[in-house]
Amino acid sequence: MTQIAFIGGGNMATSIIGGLIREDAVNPDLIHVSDPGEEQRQRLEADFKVHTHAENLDAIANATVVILAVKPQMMKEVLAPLAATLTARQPLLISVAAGISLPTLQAWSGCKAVVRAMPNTPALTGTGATGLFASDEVSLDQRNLADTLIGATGIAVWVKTEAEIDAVTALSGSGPAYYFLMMESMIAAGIKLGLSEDTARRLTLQTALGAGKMASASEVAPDELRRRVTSPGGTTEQAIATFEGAHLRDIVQAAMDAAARRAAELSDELGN
Ligand SMILES: NC(=O)C1=CN([C@@H]2O[C@H](COP(=O)(O)OP(=O)(O)OC[C@H]3O[C@@H](n4cnc5c(N)ncnc54)[C@H](O)[C@@H]3O)[C@@H](O)[C@H]2O)C=CC1
Ligand SMILES: O=C(O)[C@@H]1CCC=N1
Repeated sequence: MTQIAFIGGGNMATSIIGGLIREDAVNPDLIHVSDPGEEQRQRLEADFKVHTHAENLDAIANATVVILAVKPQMMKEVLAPLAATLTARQPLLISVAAGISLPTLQAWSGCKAVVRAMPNTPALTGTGATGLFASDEVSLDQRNLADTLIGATGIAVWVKTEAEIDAVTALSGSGPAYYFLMMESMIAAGIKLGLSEDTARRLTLQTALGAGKMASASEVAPDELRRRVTSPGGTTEQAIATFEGAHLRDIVQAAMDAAARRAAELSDELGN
């Protein structure tokens, strides 16, 4: 059976582990997570019944898949003491870090088979969206394994070039935060319009869920779904005109350009 190690047990690792276990994709007994944070380790053990370790080397000892889930800025120093073991054992390495390229990951780890994955935190609920790109050395079996594992946390999409991972980062990697910001804004506006905080929050969250579910389940494109809410001479029309007048589409483009630029900058800063 495939043993999986997570190096770093923070937000993203927790979301993936939660998704894998929720979907019964992996037996928690086969998951080993290392993190220096004792509280983090206790939480992961309590929530998911996985094995945890303070030492990264202990987590990777028998792993055939190693998932790197530390901050990009930590990656080099995290991999240095693991490189001898990784070079000898050659597990499938999956990095979820923004902005660290495949050649850099290969050089720092000694692993040849490396997959870059750009997931997002809704993986926790099985509704994640992940972009994947593999090094040439990744075998078909390893590719299928990565696809099955990540696919269990939501959708997994293989992109054609590594550069596309930066675009995926700007879109779905960071994307949940854009929707959360919209939710925050709608709750605040609802309160200003006279609703209680509880009512504004519940209606906002259910509306987000409903719109997301409806758009996902429907063959109809989002622009048409929007038009169906927008009665001529009605209320939505006024709100949409306000968004368009403030150039919301340009703002979204600029925001995603900035995120993608930052992913590329991280690559430069961190020695790719
Ligand atoms: N949070 C998100 O929505 C997403 C994050 N990512 C990527 O996931 C990676 C992790 O991000 P988060 O989970 O958000 O950060 P986080 O800060 O929540 O988690 C990082 C974890 O690494 C642990 N850590 C620190 N030093 C360590 C070491 N020497 N060895 C092992 N573990 C160590 C920390 O204690 C922490 O629990 C980043 O590279 C980020 O680019 C990718 C997609 C989405
Ligand atoms: O903000 C970040 O850098 C990470 C990558 C995508 C989402 N969170």
